[in-house]
Amino acid sequence: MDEGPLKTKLASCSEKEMKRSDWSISHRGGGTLQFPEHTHGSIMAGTRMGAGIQECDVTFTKDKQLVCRHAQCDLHTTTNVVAIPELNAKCTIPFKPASNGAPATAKCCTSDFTLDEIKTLCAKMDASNTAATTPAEFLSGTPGYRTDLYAKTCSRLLTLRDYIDLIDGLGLKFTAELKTPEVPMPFPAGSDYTQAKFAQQLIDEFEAANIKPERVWLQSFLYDDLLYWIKAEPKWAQQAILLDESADAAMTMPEAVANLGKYAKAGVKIIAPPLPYLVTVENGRIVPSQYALTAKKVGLKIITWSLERSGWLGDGSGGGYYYSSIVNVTNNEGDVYNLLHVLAQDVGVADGDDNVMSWTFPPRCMSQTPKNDSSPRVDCLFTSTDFRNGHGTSLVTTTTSGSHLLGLEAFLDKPVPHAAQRRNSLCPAYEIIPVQGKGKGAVAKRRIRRGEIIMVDVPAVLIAISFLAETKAHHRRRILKQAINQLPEETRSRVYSLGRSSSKYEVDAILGPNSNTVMVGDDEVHVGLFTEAARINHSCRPNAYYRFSERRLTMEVVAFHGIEPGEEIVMSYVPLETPVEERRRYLREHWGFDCACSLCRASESDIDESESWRRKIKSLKETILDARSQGFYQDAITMTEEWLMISEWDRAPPFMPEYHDTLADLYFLKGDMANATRYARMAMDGWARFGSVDDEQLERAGVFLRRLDQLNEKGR
Ligand SMILES: C[S@@+](CC[C@H](N)C(=O)[O-])C[C@H]1O[C@@H](n2cnc3c(N)ncnc32)[C@H](O)[C@@H]1O
Repeated sequence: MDEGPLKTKLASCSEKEMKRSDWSISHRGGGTLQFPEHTHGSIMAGTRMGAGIQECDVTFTKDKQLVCRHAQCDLHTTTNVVAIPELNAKCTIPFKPASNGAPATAKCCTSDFTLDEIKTLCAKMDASNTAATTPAEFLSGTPGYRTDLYAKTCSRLLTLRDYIDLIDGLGLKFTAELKTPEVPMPFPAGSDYTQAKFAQQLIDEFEAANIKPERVWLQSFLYDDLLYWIKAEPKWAQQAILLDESADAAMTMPEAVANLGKYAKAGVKIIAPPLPYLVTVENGRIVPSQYALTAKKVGLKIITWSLERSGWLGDGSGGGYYYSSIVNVTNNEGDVYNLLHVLAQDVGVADGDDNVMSWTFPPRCMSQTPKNDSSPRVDCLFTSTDFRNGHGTSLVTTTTSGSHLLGLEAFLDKPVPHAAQRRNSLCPAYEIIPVQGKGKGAVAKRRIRRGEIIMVDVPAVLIAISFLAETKAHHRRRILKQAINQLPEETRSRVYSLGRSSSKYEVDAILGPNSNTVMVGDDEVHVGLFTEAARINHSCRPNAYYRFSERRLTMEVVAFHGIEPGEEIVMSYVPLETPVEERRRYLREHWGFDCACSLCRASESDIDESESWRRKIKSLKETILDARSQGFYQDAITMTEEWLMISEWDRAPPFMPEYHDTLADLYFLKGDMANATRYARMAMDGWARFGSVDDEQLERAGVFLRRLDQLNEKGR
């Protein structure tokens, strides 16, 4: 690259971690310069290179299924189709060898085959050898600046739905080009599969996969497609892109520029011409072209394509088509950055709208083959440093859970501080200080009332238990270390300052004694590291408990009963009814300490008393469930009331809304609508009063109450 300020600036970043950006849009389905396009491998390569938006070029098969291909009729250069005789025979033009100076030819279209047939093909680098005399020879011809290294094994082609699921799982955004059909529409002639149907089908597939329009940029070269979307699907047209190569003959450029105003008036928001339309050279410098200036003037956003498709820039070719308007100043590989700089700074090429949060770094992914299940899964490390106003979080989980989590309110909202956080910032409820014999702990600074939310925390790291169980130890530790190190400075140092176990591996020593189990998505067990909540020590007579809200990804610590200033805030690491021996063993094995709390140290007779209480509660809960399942509702009600009495006796009452919920359910089953409604109302009030962020319970209680009200109404 030529010496200058841009080179100096770029060199200063050369050792920095690759960050993901919506400004980087991968063309033809991923990192396709060196990978067969529109394959799993090319999408993963694009992901590693930091593409925030990835493309699927959409075309259709003979049975009208949507698949990703850069052109409807490129199967002969992008797959091995001509080498499979029975499929070659179905091509629009089957392979014909070179002879007598005439080049080898073939033309194979997706519309020549059913989806099942297309699924048997292997993708290859886009090329052909026109001197070929055999189909096998025809498959070669990859240019020297590309490679066949990643085409040695068979990569299958992607359907649009495969692509959507993969990109969604990676937490990325989508751009889908409706490829101009190379067969007459409707297809087949006389059918109802019109161009408008094809344009609609594309949107329907995104909708069927529950993808929001804000994450998708539709594209087409056909102005009519844009007009169709604007009219029929205005939400999806908001960021639809009109691809414009109408000025490929120099004389048509004035007309192309003149048309920009018309497009904007019709409701097109984004225009995407090829690179040479946007720049020109003035006094030896690259500057925005008339086309770029006009597009901006009429209010169009600009996107462009094929920055890295031209092969070598310093080989005397001047970069070919994509550099044709700046050929005079294109003579070395670094000129790609000069062009990029002008596009970013002067032309003002747009990026994706950031109204949806995305991962800060390219997800780092690995395939796992579970021991007991034959279908492999992909686990990734996802980090968002923006999460919760810069607290940040790293998730190590499946692509499915990653995408599920990214869609949660926790990630979508501009976070409003929780009421408890606001209250605590005015008048802190606790402080983290050394506590005799336990390292550090949380101690009340003021009076805390029963049911008060004392602490609200979010995970620094959240890890799927399946990842922990099935990944080799050294690999697991490396990924987890990276998960911690990608967090923002402050959160990272809070993680490293947590109390540790005696494990010789730093990551194990931190995670072991400080993480909590939480459920995410489809009951996927995860382990979360909540750096503040991890300061709460264990007691067999707790005054607080944890409550996790998946929707907001928050861990709340709630007061079981009133707590006085100076009192330590403690919770039970084991279910309250666990018998003493089991409890001691569990705390030793899992948490690495000898339980010295009063109940573990108490005299034999005290232990006996407490033991019988715990046993009684345990068996009571089991019997309540049994009685319920066998239809003995009145017995279950009596036992539930007894459960309240005994637990209060031992100063550990059940959480009241939960207790009222249970009674409401039992009375309803018994057919006592008056009591069912009374308890359902109490449960509902309870969930609301405790300022529960666990809206799901509040919501469930509300739905139940409404159902009761409706039944009561009908009964009148
Ligand atoms: C979740 S951390 C609690 C915070 C920890 N004390 C600290 O300094 O960060 C759990 C660890 O705290 C210690 N711990 C918690 N409760 C304890 C107790 N009742 N008695 C002794 N150690 C306890 C144990 O070392 C345990 O592995």
